[in-house]
Amino acid sequence: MSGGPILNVDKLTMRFGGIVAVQDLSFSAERKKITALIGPNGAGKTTVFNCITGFYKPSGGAIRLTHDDGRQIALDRLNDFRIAKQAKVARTFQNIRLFPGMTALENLMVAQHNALMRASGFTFLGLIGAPVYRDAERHAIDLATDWLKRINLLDRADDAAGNLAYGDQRRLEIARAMCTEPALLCLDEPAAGLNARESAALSELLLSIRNELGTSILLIEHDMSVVMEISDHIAVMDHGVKIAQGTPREVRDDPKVIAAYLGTDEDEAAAVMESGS
Ligand SMILES: Nc1ncnc2c1ncn2[C@@H]1O[C@H](COP(=O)(O)OP(=O)(O)OP(=O)(O)O)[C@@H](O)[C@H]1O
Repeated sequence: MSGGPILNVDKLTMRFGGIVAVQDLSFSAERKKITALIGPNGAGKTTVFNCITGFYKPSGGAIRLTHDDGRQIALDRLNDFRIAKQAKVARTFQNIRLFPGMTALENLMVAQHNALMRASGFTFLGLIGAPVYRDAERHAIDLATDWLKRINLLDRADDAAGNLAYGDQRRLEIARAMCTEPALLCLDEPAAGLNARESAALSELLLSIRNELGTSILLIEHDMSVVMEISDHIAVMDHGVKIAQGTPREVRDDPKVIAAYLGTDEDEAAAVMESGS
């Protein structure tokens, strides 16, 4: 049983031609905690996410995931498919990427495609309705139903995902990621576009994922009210490097963070940070 961080990012560097988007970035995400990666626009946050989740191959550095049983996986050496399947890292994107024409329930079933394909012996056992496949299918439906309940969308199970309210789609997307039963859930700006009530529902959902399921969460977020309310630890980036880290309170009071956020206008920056207090 490993007690250390679930994710270690060590001297991560990512270059795009002459642009250094991320330089020598090191931080870790604690197990069963919520870690936020924040910073002004263009700081390099999404690039870090894309490296962690295998969409980009880092130019340098190492990214290590350590499972509960101590097994370590070098994420920087795997592609996105293997990171999702073997390392059990799930992610959402800045733009909602549900299947809009499929129902809410179907979106959650699709997320379990890998497990169902395995149980079907890659088709044949599924076609003949073998017990092993029927059990897996039952489990998949139960899990999807459980998540619809958790996000208060059970009564919308058969509605097209694209017809749901924006905040509901955001939470459905998180539920879909959770249906893969991830060890690490990576969320790219989950509060983007949400109103205050929807943001509060999102915070509640993420806290319940941490508290009730013990899933480790890494999130990028601009909405300081969400970040300051739910994060256990925050790493702050600016221009591709880490400029600060600590608890929400430590980060909020850090002059380097305030300056980075809103240039040198400290009063205005402090007001933004205070919006999360
Ligand atoms: N595929 C790419 N090719 C070239 N440059 C890129 C690429 N992706 C990102 N960049 C550059 O890397 C830098 C960091 O971008 P990134 O999107 O990671 O920042 P961010 O902190 O996520 O910003 P935001 O909060 O606005 O989403 C920017 O200068 C961006 O233009």
